[in-house]
Amino acid sequence: MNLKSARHLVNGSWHTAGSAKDVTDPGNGSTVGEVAWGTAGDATKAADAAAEAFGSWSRTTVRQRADLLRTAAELLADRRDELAHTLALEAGKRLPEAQGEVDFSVEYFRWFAEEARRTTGTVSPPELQGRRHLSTRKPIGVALSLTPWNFPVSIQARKLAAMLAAGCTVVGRVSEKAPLAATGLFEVLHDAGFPAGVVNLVHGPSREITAALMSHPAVRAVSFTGSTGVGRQIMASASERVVRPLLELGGNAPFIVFEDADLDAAVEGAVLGRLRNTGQSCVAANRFLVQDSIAEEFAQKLGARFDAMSIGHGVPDDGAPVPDLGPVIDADRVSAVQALVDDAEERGARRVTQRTSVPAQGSFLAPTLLADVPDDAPLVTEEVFGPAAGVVTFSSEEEAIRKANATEMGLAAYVWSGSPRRGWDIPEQLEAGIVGVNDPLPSVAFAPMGGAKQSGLGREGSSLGLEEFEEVQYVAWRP
Ligand SMILES: NC(=O)C1=CN([C@@H]2O[C@H](COP(=O)(O)OP(=O)(O)OC[C@H]3O[C@@H](n4cnc5c(N)ncnc54)[C@H](O)[C@@H]3O)[C@@H](O)[C@H]2O)C=CC1
Ligand SMILES: O=C(O)[C@H](O)CS(=O)(=O)O
Repeated sequence: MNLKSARHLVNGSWHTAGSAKDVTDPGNGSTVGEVAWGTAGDATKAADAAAEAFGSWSRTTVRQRADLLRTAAELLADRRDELAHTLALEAGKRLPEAQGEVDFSVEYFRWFAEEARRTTGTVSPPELQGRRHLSTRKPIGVALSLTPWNFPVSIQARKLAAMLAAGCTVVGRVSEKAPLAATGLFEVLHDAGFPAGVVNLVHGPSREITAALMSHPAVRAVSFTGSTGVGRQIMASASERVVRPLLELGGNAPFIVFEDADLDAAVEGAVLGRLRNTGQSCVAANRFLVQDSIAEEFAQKLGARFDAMSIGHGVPDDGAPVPDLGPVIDADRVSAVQALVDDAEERGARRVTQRTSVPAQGSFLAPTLLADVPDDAPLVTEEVFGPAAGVVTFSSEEEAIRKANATEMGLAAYVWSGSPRRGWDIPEQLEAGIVGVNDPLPSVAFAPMGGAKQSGLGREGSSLGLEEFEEVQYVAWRP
């Protein structure tokens, strides 16, 4: 595999472009590789290839598609360590987390290899003699797979596997901040034997490339993962030609801790929930809502865990242990998170963590926890997308629910309680698409992943993820 150069894949051939951009390692600023920097013309060629291949690919049998997806899963698993190493370098991930992301990607191909064969329809009983009423599910057409930098491989995998299982042909575009391993995923699909034109990938300026793809007459669905702001733009663009928009957008997950929770388990869950991927996850615990009777004990325990974490490059030199926390994606992310922390302190929040030292080189932040955060502080009203969080208190269940829902986002939420009743009652009242009850990492390939409110439209994974790329056709038949 060539994991140093993120090239275009168009109609079964790999291409560079007139120019290229460097891909840098957030942990030390070194160059990891380069990404072809294409144009609208490259995007149109990719969509043309997908359109050309759609006729034959959409008529393959579900067994043929399932077999190819299973081959892709096996090939991806074979290349896991090589892909994960590149992913860790370009995205600033801890190596075990990069390996976990590739493993998770394999699960999506395994899952949709099975789901491909469960595309069923209906036969309705006739109300008039001599009539038959049938419905079947067919691939919607050419689908676009547009993804961010924080989980560049698994977010592509959950889209590509479903699209291909449904019988769609695909054009992908990945964030230029971490394009190398994601391109390696497309190389796996190419090498697995997907026919020319079925899977295409184009790199270049996001607005120009996306505009060219969205305006192509063969494009019928767009699956986008990224910020809510860009998601709104994608949705507006999709309305021009009534393209089906599937949007996995921003989050602001409340991490609610009741006084009847196992406090030590909640603290460990909070470490994972906030700091996985250095906090750069849309489903991350974004704010801590803690019952007032245990709030200070929770904050002190969590703050001590944050201060004790080792920080460093996610792929350490030979023999050195992998640090507990890696860098964030770039200096802009460092500034954005630091600004939220500084603003909260100016509003009267109290710093719980003490450590501020980080490695001198690279885009690092010390994990930071603040207490007594005002309800209107952007640290808790906005998506942090980094290793910082605020603690807000509540007295009653009603207040916890009200504060949890007081955001336009509704992707994930977390409830920590020893009460089975709360474990059932509280999620029912939360405006979130995904709820973890005493579980900080709920994501699996077979569950529906997606958000409520302004966190998105549609679901990925599960059987629902396949239906998003299918059209239902009804046939009224007089045999
Ligand atoms: N709901 C979910 O599953 C996820 C949501 N996200 C959200 O994404 C954000 C972080 O990822 P980013 O890559 O910074 O998001 P982003 O929205 O800036 O970029 C996402 C993708 O869109 C491209 N893009 C940026 N501006 C564009 C435009 N005007 N037109 C077309 N394409 C454009 C980027 O190059 C990238 O490939 C966070 O807000 C996070 O919550 C990230 C991962 C998963
Ligand atoms: O973007 C993300 O944060 C990930 O998609 C979350 S998960 O599905 O890997 O948990």
